[in-house]
Amino acid sequence: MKIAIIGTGNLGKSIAKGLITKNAITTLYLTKRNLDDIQEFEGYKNVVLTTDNIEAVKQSDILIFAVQPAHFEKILNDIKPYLTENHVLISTITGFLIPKIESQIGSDNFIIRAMPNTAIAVGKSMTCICSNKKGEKRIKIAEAIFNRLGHTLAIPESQMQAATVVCASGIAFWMRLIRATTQAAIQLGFDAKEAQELAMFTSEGAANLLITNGNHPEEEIDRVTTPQGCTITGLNEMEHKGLSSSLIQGMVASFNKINAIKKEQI
Ligand SMILES: NC(=O)C1=CN([C@@H]2O[C@H](COP(=O)(O)OP(=O)(O)OC[C@H]3O[C@@H](n4cnc5c(N)ncnc54)[C@H](OP(=O)(O)O)[C@@H]3O)[C@@H](O)[C@H]2O)C=CC1
Ligand SMILES: O=C(O)[C@@H]1CCC=N1
Repeated sequence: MKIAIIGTGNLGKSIAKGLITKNAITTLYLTKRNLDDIQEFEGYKNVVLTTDNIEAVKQSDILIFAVQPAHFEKILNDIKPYLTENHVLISTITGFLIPKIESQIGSDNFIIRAMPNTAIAVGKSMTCICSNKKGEKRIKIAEAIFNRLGHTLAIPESQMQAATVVCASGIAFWMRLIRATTQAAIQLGFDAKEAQELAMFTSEGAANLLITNGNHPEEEIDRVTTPQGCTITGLNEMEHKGLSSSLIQGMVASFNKINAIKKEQI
């Protein structure tokens, strides 16, 4: 696949790492105005670093856009004359709706919105995708790319904001949970490195139990909570202090913020 990433920042670099590691490219164009901080990709076979978005568009079939929302409109206008009927446009840009993209370049292109997360760098992204009418014919291509780099779910565009909070911001939320359990493990006597090892692999095990068995979390919790034991004592104390409630409220606040940003962009 001839892929271009337009805007190789935090997310773009993560996508590039995933694509290169999983050998999912024929050619990969990485664009950015200042190339200094993507020098790590220099020297990879078939990877080209450039400041020239138009050259990247001309040389690629799949265009993945990963710029900040404020930069997207100008880039679309710049590349518009060079778009062909074969290009598949994949936007990862938060709050930039398909109708707005179509208002810039028309509805004759295959337009897909994807919401991956930075775990795409290690092939473990939960990525939600949706498309315009025309893009329905190419959504399988997007699914194939993102399935190679993790797990994919097709959703209506109306759920994209929520997906951003749950999956993209979700990486940061889970990092905080892992950090907090690491801090607790240190207080309980492990050194910092061991504490993080215990926290990381325990959280990986918990997620994998659900992924493999397809159970509800409470079913797995029931298997751990010995009556009058230490687990239920800890869990109940966490709930008295508002663990579930604070997570839910945090994610709703994040969702409210994303909707406010979307309103500014329309
Ligand atoms: N970070 C994340 O985890 C996620 C981010 N997103 C979305 O992805 C998008 C990118 O986010 P993120 O990677 O964090 O942002 P960054 O600011 O890290 O990356 C954006 C990159 O775009 C480059 N850029 C700006 N203007 C141009 C241009 N004209 N041509 C080419 N490149 C350009 C910038 O580099 P330079 O200034 O050198 O050009 C910068 O490195 C956002 O819309 C965000 O909402 C979605 C899901 C997850
Ligand atoms: O924090 C943000 O607004 C962006 C969208 C999801 C991840 N980063």
